[in-house]
Amino acid sequence: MNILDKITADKRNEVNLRKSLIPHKQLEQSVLFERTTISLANNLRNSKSGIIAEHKRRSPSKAIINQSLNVQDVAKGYENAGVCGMSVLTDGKYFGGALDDLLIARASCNLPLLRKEFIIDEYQLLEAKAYGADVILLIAAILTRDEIKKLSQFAKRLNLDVLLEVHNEEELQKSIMPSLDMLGVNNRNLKTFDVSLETSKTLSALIPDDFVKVSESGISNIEAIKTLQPYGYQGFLIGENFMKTDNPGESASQFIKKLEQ
Ligand SMILES: O=P(O)(O)OC[C@@H](O)[C@@H](O)c1c[nH]c2ccccc12
Repeated sequence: MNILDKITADKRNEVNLRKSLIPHKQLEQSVLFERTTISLANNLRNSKSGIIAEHKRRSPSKAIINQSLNVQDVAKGYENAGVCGMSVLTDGKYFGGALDDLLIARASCNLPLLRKEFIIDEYQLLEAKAYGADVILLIAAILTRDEIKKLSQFAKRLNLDVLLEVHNEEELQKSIMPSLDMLGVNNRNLKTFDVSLETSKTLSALIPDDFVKVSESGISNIEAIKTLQPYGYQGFLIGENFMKTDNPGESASQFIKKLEQ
């Protein structure tokens, strides 16, 4: 079994237990269900830099990245840096995140927040909304076209933006549909952890223009972004490069200043 299959199998068990703990009716009663969401896709369309900065403590490919920060400082730092949105990893077992991280980020800043999670069930979209997310991630590698359709349409009904992530042409072809807002190309193969920006370059021409194009993972310098912009990318998802430092907000701030020079 590859790591992605393992993560997904664990996630199914976790979601079933969560459902038994907090019924969906209770999630719908969250005050955050009434909140007007902010569109990350719009922010990206109107931005020069297009940075989406991630909160990520550890990952299966990198073990520990940073365990000593708190979400509040990171969220405020990213907001002050002028990023377009923040991605918050909520998976506990493999990434050391939690749904509460999303809630703390929501309480700390006004950025559009992406729930970075392995989503396989509509229940997780209710959680995303109840804990303050504006955007959800759908990973084509773990979903059928039918599942992508159901989940993305449900997300749109909750006024959440949808970022669909692909890693190859087959995943892209099966996923294109009007209920998606952003198409993300993951430069990291989630099965092998190999990273190559070539993936973003190759797939860019196949993404229809009505979707905001986002390049994800392995971006560690301005040059990478300058290289990808001519391919039509307007969003750049960066985790480790900021999170490995003592002050991710300050790192993001310097990065954006350089980029906008
Ligand atoms: O830390 P990086 O290499 O900058 O990558 C960030 C983000 O793209 C990565 O965390 C990610 C992209 N897609 C995912 C899906 C699940 C978990 C994590 C991810």
